Amino acid sequence: MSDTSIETPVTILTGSLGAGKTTLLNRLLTKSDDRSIAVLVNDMGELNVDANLIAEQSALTETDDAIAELSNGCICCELRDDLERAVVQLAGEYSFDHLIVEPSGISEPAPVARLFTGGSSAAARYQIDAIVAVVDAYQFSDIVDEGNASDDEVLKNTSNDDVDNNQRPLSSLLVEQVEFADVVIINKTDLVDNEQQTNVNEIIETLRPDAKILTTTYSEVDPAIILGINRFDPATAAERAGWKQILNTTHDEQIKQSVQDTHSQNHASRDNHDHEHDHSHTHPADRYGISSFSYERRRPFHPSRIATVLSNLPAAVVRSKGHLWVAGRETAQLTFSQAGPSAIISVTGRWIASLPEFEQDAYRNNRSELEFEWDEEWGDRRTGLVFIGYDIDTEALIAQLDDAIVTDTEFEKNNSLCGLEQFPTDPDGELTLTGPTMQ
Ligand SMILES: Nc1nc2c(ncn2[C@@H]2O[C@H](COP(=O)(O)OP(=O)(O)OP(=O)(O)O)[C@@H](O)[C@H]2O)c(=O)[nH]1
Repeated sequence: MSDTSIETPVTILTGSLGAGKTTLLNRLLTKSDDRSIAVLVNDMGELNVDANLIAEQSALTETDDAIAELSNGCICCELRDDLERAVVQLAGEYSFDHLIVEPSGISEPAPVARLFTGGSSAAARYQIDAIVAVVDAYQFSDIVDEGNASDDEVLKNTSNDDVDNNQRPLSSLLVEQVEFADVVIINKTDLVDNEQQTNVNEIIETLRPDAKILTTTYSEVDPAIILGINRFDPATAAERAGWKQILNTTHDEQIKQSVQDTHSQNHASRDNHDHEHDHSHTHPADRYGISSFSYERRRPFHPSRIATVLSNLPAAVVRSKGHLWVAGRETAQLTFSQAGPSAIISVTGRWIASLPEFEQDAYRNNRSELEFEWDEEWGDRRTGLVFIGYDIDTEALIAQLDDAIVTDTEFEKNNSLCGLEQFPTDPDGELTLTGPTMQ
């Protein structure tokens, strides 16, 4: 029986189907002589191939490692309770130094990580050591390859963030796995040439700036480099993606600027307001050929014009994400997320300004930066998007986005509740991305 007063480190191993996770697991099991490892694998298929392979390997090497399986479901959604039960049971029945959880290739890492960080019984016994993402270099380079529209693309519009994983575009899942990882193992490098390899490395460094990045064939890593490294920080987990860091930096700069404005000239005139707070912040051609910039506006987009722009982003844009303020949707905060050829718009929350007054106060008191972000008329409604890619023609893209913003005439013509409810919406009241591909 294990000592429940000590939290056992957990590694969450993510990566797409066939990236090399099982190969890595086998390596960790056979090469970690100094620590006993328990493994929990989750396979969506009927045959739990991973568990079989690992079990075989363990038998061959006569290890004492404990292996548990959860089949026919995804542990980041319908099997979450099962996952919690299984890890608690493992801790009760076996003594081991480290747990590795391998969610199915289509699981999102964040919900799995939350299980170990909340007030759950799993959180009481375990502490996340690191989130490790195994990337298939060939598959990843295919996704970020200019002009390549892969078969997996799904343009989808959801009314909440509970996206059906079975229909999730592969590219966005891969990118989000990287964005959430502490360690990224770029595997199968034997299948790419030098140029592709450099591109994949660069883009991964931009998507997730502070991750430890390793390049491998056949997932050949020293276990000591990825186990027991204590790299996961729950406090910053939601903020570490490259796009979020860029957006936050821009926000901080704007808030600083806003404070200076307030001190130097009291209040800006209403006419100048939009311009004062509109920033297109270009980050210097950061490293190599990768560029990134954020686009912030405090005027809404016209729904069909912005749908057209976002459906036809230049191929140079590898990743873009952020919030959208769209005319006709005064309540919904929309999130746009694009990775390679796939794009999705979903409703991920409400603008605070659309809540009853007393609820607004509660939010505003909790978030000091809102004092500076708050617009007298529109509250927190704003657009904040980040674009990451290779040599993006920033000026041209900003011009296209600006053309999609409602014009003064449109704005005045529809000036009733928030000025904008007259703007057309589709029958479901949702914004639809038009256009078949992201070219
Ligand atoms: N060429 C090449 N093949 C590799 C490499 N790493 C793993 N493979 C092979 O790729 C296939 C898939 O590897 P796995 O380790 O099973 O991948 P996985 O991520 O566990 O796959 P799923 O369980 O389907 O999610 C196997 O046939 C491996 O032998 C590599 O670096 N280069």
